[in-house]
Amino acid sequence: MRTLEDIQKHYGRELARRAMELEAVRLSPEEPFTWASGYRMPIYNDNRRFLAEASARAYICEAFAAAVETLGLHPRNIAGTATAGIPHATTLADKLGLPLSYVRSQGKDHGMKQQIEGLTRPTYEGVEVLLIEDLISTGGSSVAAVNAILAADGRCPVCLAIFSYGFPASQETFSQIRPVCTPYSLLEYDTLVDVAHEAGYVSEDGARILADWRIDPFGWGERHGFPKKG
Ligand SMILES: O=P(O)(O)OC[C@H]1O[C@H](OP(=O)(O)OP(=O)(O)O)[C@H](O)[C@@H]1O
Ligand SMILES: O=C(O)c1cc(=O)[nH]c(=O)[nH]1
Repeated sequence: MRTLEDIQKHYGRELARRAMELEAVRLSPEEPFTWASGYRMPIYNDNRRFLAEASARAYICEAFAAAVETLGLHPRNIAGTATAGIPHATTLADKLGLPLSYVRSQGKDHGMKQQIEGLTRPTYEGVEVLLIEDLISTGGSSVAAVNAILAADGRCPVCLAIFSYGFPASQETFSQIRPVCTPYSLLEYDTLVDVAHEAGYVSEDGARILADWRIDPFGWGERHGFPKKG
Protein backbone atom coordinates (compact mmCIF):
# COMPACT_ATOMS: atom_id res chain seq x y z
CA MET A 1 0.00 0.00 0.00
CA ARG A 2 1.35 3.36 -1.02
CA THR A 3 0.01 5.75 1.59
CA LEU A 4 -1.21 5.70 5.16
CA GLU A 5 -4.68 6.59 3.82
CA ASP A 6 -4.60 3.30 1.84
CA ILE A 7 -3.79 1.49 5.09
CA GLN A 8 -6.56 3.28 6.98
CA LYS A 9 -9.07 2.44 4.22
CA HIS A 10 -8.02 -1.19 4.07
CA TYR A 11 -7.50 -1.99 7.75
CA GLY A 12 -9.36 0.82 9.55
CA ARG A 13 -12.89 -0.04 8.44
CA GLU A 14 -12.37 -3.74 9.20
CA LEU A 15 -10.99 -2.86 12.64
CA ALA A 16 -14.05 -0.68 13.25
CA ARG A 17 -16.33 -3.60 12.28
CA ARG A 18 -14.45 -5.90 14.63
CA ALA A 19 -14.66 -3.31 17.42
CA MET A 20 -18.46 -3.30 17.00
CA GLU A 21 -18.60 -7.11 17.10
CA LEU A 22 -16.56 -7.11 20.29
CA GLU A 23 -18.74 -4.33 21.74
CA ALA A 24 -15.57 -2.37 22.35
CA VAL A 25 -17.28 0.98 21.80
CA ARG A 26 -19.62 2.07 24.58
CA LEU A 27 -21.82 5.10 25.11
CA SER A 28 -22.80 6.12 28.63
CA PRO A 29 -24.01 9.74 28.76
CA GLU A 30 -25.82 9.31 32.12
CA GLU A 31 -22.72 8.02 33.88
CA PRO A 32 -19.82 9.27 31.73
CA PHE A 33 -16.49 7.49 31.59
CA THR A 34 -13.43 9.12 33.10
CA TRP A 35 -10.61 9.22 30.57
CA ALA A 36 -6.89 9.03 31.43
CA SER A 37 -6.79 12.82 31.13
CA GLY A 38 -9.53 13.17 33.77
CA TYR A 39 -12.20 14.39 31.35
CA ARG A 40 -15.66 12.89 31.75
CA MET A 41 -16.81 11.64 28.36
CA PRO A 42 -19.93 9.84 27.08
CA ILE A 43 -17.92 7.48 24.84
CA TYR A 44 -15.25 4.88 25.55
CA ASN A 45 -13.40 2.73 23.06
CA ASP A 46 -12.03 -0.33 24.79
CA ASN A 47 -9.40 -1.61 22.39
CA ARG A 48 -8.26 -4.11 24.99
CA ARG A 49 -11.15 -6.30 23.83
CA PHE A 50 -9.15 -6.98 20.65
CA LEU A 51 -6.81 -9.04 22.83
CA ALA A 52 -9.55 -11.64 23.31
CA GLU A 53 -9.26 -12.80 19.70
CA ALA A 54 -6.08 -14.23 18.19
CA SER A 55 -7.27 -13.21 14.71
CA ALA A 56 -7.79 -9.58 15.84
CA ARG A 57 -4.32 -9.46 17.38
CA ALA A 58 -2.83 -10.87 14.18
CA TYR A 59 -4.81 -8.41 12.06
CA ILE A 60 -3.56 -5.43 14.08
CA CYS A 61 -0.01 -6.74 13.83
CA GLU A 62 -0.36 -7.10 10.05
CA ALA A 63 -1.73 -3.54 9.81
CA PHE A 64 1.10 -2.10 11.90
CA ALA A 65 3.67 -4.00 9.80
CA ALA A 66 2.07 -2.61 6.64
CA ALA A 67 2.30 0.90 8.12
CA VAL A 68 5.99 0.40 8.94
CA GLU A 69 6.63 -0.57 5.33
CA THR A 70 4.51 2.21 3.82
CA LEU A 71 6.08 4.87 6.03
CA GLY A 72 9.55 3.56 5.19
CA LEU A 73 10.45 3.11 8.85
CA HIS A 74 13.54 1.20 9.96
CA PRO A 75 13.12 0.82 13.72
CA ARG A 76 15.68 -1.10 15.72
CA ASN A 77 13.44 -1.38 18.76
CA ILE A 78 9.66 -1.62 19.18
CA ALA A 79 8.38 0.09 22.34
CA GLY A 80 4.89 -0.31 23.78
CA THR A 81 3.17 2.15 26.08
CA ALA A 82 2.14 0.58 29.38
CA THR A 83 -0.17 -1.06 29.54
CA ALA A 84 -2.37 -1.30 26.45
CA GLY A 85 0.38 -0.75 23.87
CA ILE A 86 2.49 -3.62 25.19
CA PRO A 87 0.69 -6.64 23.66
CA HIS A 88 0.59 -5.08 20.19
CA ALA A 89 4.20 -3.94 20.43
CA THR A 90 5.04 -7.54 21.33
CA THR A 91 3.30 -9.12 18.33
CA LEU A 92 4.87 -6.54 16.00
CA ALA A 93 8.36 -7.00 17.47
CA ASP A 94 7.93 -10.77 17.03
CA LYS A 95 6.85 -10.34 13.40
CA LEU A 96 9.74 -7.99 12.62
CA GLY A 97 12.27 -9.97 14.68
CA LEU A 98 13.19 -6.88 16.70
CA PRO A 99 13.90 -6.14 20.36
CA LEU A 100 10.91 -5.12 22.49
CA SER A 101 10.75 -2.54 25.25
CA TYR A 102 7.95 -0.87 27.10
CA VAL A 103 7.48 2.54 28.68
CA ARG A 104 5.75 2.99 32.02
CA SER A 105 3.84 6.19 32.73
CA GLN A 106 6.50 6.89 35.36
CA GLY A 107 9.55 5.22 36.83
CA LYS A 108 9.03 2.51 39.45
CA ASP A 109 9.61 3.66 43.01
CA HIS A 110 11.32 0.40 43.90
CA GLY A 111 13.54 -2.21 42.27
CA MET A 112 15.69 -0.66 39.54
CA LYS A 113 13.36 2.37 39.35
CA GLN A 114 13.02 1.98 35.61
CA GLN A 115 10.53 3.85 33.45
CA ILE A 116 11.65 1.95 30.37
CA GLU A 117 11.85 -1.82 30.60
CA GLY A 118 13.48 -4.33 28.29
CA LEU A 119 16.81 -2.59 27.65
CA THR A 120 19.93 -4.63 28.24
CA ARG A 121 22.08 -1.46 28.28
CA PRO A 122 21.43 1.78 30.18
CA THR A 123 19.98 3.57 27.10
CA TYR A 124 18.70 2.96 23.57
CA GLU A 125 22.13 4.15 22.35
CA GLY A 126 20.72 6.36 19.61
CA VAL A 127 18.70 3.73 17.73
CA GLU A 128 15.35 4.38 16.05
CA VAL A 129 12.48 3.31 18.27
CA LEU A 130 8.93 2.81 17.06
CA LEU A 131 6.36 3.57 19.74
CA ILE A 132 3.16 1.51 19.68
CA GLU A 133 0.10 2.89 21.48
CA ASP A 134 -3.41 1.46 21.54
CA LEU A 135 -5.28 4.75 21.62
CA ILE A 136 -4.62 8.47 21.39
CA SER A 137 -7.11 10.91 22.83
CA THR A 138 -5.33 13.97 24.27
CA GLY A 139 -1.99 12.45 23.31
CA GLY A 140 -0.65 13.05 26.82
CA SER A 141 0.27 9.41 27.51
CA SER A 142 1.96 8.87 24.15
CA VAL A 143 3.90 12.12 24.33
CA ALA A 144 5.11 11.28 27.85
CA ALA A 145 6.32 7.94 26.47
CA VAL A 146 8.08 9.60 23.52
CA ASN A 147 9.81 12.03 25.89
CA ALA A 148 10.97 9.11 28.05
CA ILE A 149 12.40 7.41 24.95
CA LEU A 150 14.19 10.62 23.91
CA ALA A 151 15.55 11.03 27.43
CA ALA A 152 16.88 7.47 27.17
CA ASP A 153 18.78 8.36 23.97
CA GLY A 154 16.30 6.81 21.56
CA ARG A 155 15.11 8.40 18.33
CA CYS A 156 11.35 8.24 17.99
CA PRO A 157 10.14 9.76 14.72
CA VAL A 158 6.78 7.96 14.72
CA CYS A 159 4.12 6.77 17.14
CA LEU A 160 1.64 4.26 15.69
CA ALA A 161 -1.71 3.78 17.38
CA ILE A 162 -4.65 1.50 16.69
CA PHE A 163 -7.16 4.29 17.20
CA SER A 164 -7.17 8.06 17.49
CA TYR A 165 -9.98 10.49 18.19
CA GLY A 166 -8.19 12.93 15.87
CA PHE A 167 -8.51 15.84 18.29
CA PRO A 168 -6.57 18.97 17.32
CA ALA A 169 -5.41 18.97 20.97
CA SER A 170 -3.41 15.78 20.39
CA GLN A 171 -1.74 17.24 17.29
CA GLU A 172 -0.86 20.28 19.39
CA THR A 173 0.60 18.10 22.15
CA PHE A 174 2.66 16.10 19.66
CA SER A 175 3.83 19.27 17.91
CA GLN A 176 5.74 20.27 21.03
CA ILE A 177 8.11 17.27 20.85
CA ARG A 178 11.64 17.85 19.53
CA PRO A 179 12.94 16.12 17.50
CA VAL A 180 9.56 15.73 15.81
CA CYS A 181 7.48 12.64 16.44
CA THR A 182 4.48 12.11 14.14
CA PRO A 183 1.45 10.15 15.33
CA TYR A 184 -0.40 7.89 12.88
CA SER A 185 -3.36 5.66 13.58
CA LEU A 186 -4.95 2.74 11.76
CA LEU A 187 -8.46 3.92 12.58
CA GLU A 188 -9.86 7.37 13.30
CA TYR A 189 -13.01 8.44 15.06
CA ASP A 190 -14.95 9.53 11.94
CA THR A 191 -14.48 6.11 10.30
CA LEU A 192 -15.44 4.37 13.54
CA VAL A 193 -18.66 6.36 13.72
CA ASP A 194 -19.45 5.83 9.99
CA VAL A 195 -19.07 2.08 10.40
CA ALA A 196 -21.12 2.15 13.61
CA HIS A 197 -23.96 3.94 11.78
CA GLU A 198 -23.82 1.56 8.82
CA ALA A 199 -23.97 -1.42 11.17
CA GLY A 200 -26.96 0.09 12.99
CA TYR A 201 -24.85 0.00 16.14
CA VAL A 202 -25.77 3.54 17.25
CA SER A 203 -29.35 4.46 18.17
CA GLU A 204 -30.87 7.81 17.21
CA ASP A 205 -30.29 9.01 20.76
CA GLY A 206 -26.70 7.82 20.60
CA ALA A 207 -26.14 9.63 17.32
CA ARG A 208 -27.48 12.85 18.85
CA ILE A 209 -25.20 12.52 21.88
CA LEU A 210 -22.16 11.86 19.70
CA ALA A 211 -22.94 14.81 17.44
CA ASP A 212 -23.34 17.12 20.47
CA TRP A 213 -20.16 15.75 22.08
CA ARG A 214 -18.14 16.10 18.89
CA ILE A 215 -18.77 19.87 18.73
CA ASP A 216 -16.92 20.44 22.01
CA PRO A 217 -15.63 17.16 23.48
CA PHE A 218 -13.54 18.75 26.23
CA GLY A 219 -16.40 21.03 27.33
CA TRP A 220 -19.07 18.29 27.17
CA GLY A 221 -18.60 17.03 30.75
CA GLU A 222 -18.67 20.50 32.29
CA ARG A 223 -21.81 21.38 30.30
CA HIS A 224 -23.59 18.25 31.54
CA GLY A 225 -22.59 18.51 35.19
CA PHE A 226 -19.52 16.24 35.07
CA PRO A 227 -16.41 18.38 35.65
CA LYS A 228 -12.95 17.09 34.87
CA LYS A 229 -11.36 14.94 37.59
CA GLY A 230 -7.91 15.53 39.01
O1 LIG B 1 -4.14 10.30 24.85
P1 LIG B 1 -4.42 10.23 26.32
O2 LIG B 1 -5.32 11.33 26.79
O3 LIG B 1 -3.18 10.13 27.14
O4 LIG B 1 -5.27 8.92 26.58
C1 LIG B 1 -4.98 7.69 25.98
C2 LIG B 1 -4.33 6.72 26.94
O5 LIG B 1 -5.33 6.29 27.86
C3 LIG B 1 -5.39 4.87 27.89
O6 LIG B 1 -4.49 4.34 28.81
P2 LIG B 1 -4.80 4.22 30.36
O7 LIG B 1 -4.16 5.37 31.07
O8 LIG B 1 -6.26 4.03 30.57
O9 LIG B 1 -3.99 2.97 30.80
P3 LIG B 1 -3.83 1.49 30.24
O10 LIG B 1 -3.00 1.59 29.00
O11 LIG B 1 -3.11 0.84 31.35
O12 LIG B 1 -5.17 0.89 29.98
C4 LIG B 1 -4.92 4.47 26.51
O13 LIG B 1 -4.45 3.15 26.50
C5 LIG B 1 -3.86 5.49 26.20
O14 LIG B 1 -2.59 5.11 26.68
O1 LIG C 1 -8.66 8.84 26.94
C1 LIG C 1 -8.77 7.73 27.47
O2 LIG C 1 -8.35 7.43 28.56
C2 LIG C 1 -9.46 6.65 26.73
C3 LIG C 1 -10.51 6.90 25.88
C4 LIG C 1 -11.12 5.80 25.25
O3 LIG C 1 -12.07 5.92 24.47
N1 LIG C 1 -10.64 4.56 25.49
C5 LIG C 1 -9.60 4.34 26.32
O4 LIG C 1 -9.20 3.19 26.50
N2 LIG C 1 -9.02 5.40 26.94
